[in-house]
Amino acid sequence: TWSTRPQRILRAVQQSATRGDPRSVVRAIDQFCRHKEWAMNVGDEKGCILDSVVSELNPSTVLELGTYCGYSTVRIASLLPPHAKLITLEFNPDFAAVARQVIAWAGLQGKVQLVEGASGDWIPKMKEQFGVKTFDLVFLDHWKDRYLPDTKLMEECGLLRKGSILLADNVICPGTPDYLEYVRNSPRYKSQYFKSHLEYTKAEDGLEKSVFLG
Ligand SMILES: O=C(NCCCCCn1ccc2cnccc21)c1cc(-c2ccc(F)cc2)cc(O)c1O
Ligand SMILES: [Mg+2]
Repeated sequence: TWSTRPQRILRAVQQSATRGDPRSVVRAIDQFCRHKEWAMNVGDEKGCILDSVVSELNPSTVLELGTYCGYSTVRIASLLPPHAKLITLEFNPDFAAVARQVIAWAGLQGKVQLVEGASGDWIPKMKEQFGVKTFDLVFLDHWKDRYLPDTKLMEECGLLRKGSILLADNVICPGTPDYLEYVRNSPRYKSQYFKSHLEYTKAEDGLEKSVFLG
């Protein structure tokens, strides 16, 4: 049977990255996706913006929607303080299986809880299942038509507090127009666009950082 792209990404990590060294895992995936096969990781250019938001915020509780192969999971988890927790949600079991191995290769499995399922099902259960009060940071990188409904769901479930940060990937490409309109016009958010490029390409894309005002 033929390997899948996530499996080829995992092999590239196992062949080129050093166990326990998150930066070498990130570098191995970027090299593979730039020179061998494009894949929908947030990538190094937008990844640096992600790193700066995480480092500045120093969050204790992080939710990532859309794990894929664990590239952004590794970037975020490697920057978290000792007792911080990252919950990452992946719908596709094959992606989740690869991501678990990538996260383990980076030595970050102790900081990461990977949950398999759909955001609409899991967001209402976060408090009872994981003892989460509110999230300091949410990284949105899943189905683009779920960014807005899931943001409203997180508000309704009391998962956001004054100062919680939403950081959304792909607001230009593939695009999330309804989400952008909401966070840029709602009095409950202060929004800022970080112009960048679609991972490993010259096409425009960017991250939208939105602070929940309560
Ligand atoms: O589609 C993208 N990501 C989402 C993948 C599926 C997520 C599924 N999923 C995970 C958790 C979860 C929880 N609940 C429900 C569903 C859930 C994506 C696409 C592009 C892209 C592709 C082609 C192109 F030509 C240009 C750009 C670039 C990106 O950076 C992307 O992120
Ligand atoms: Mg993305």
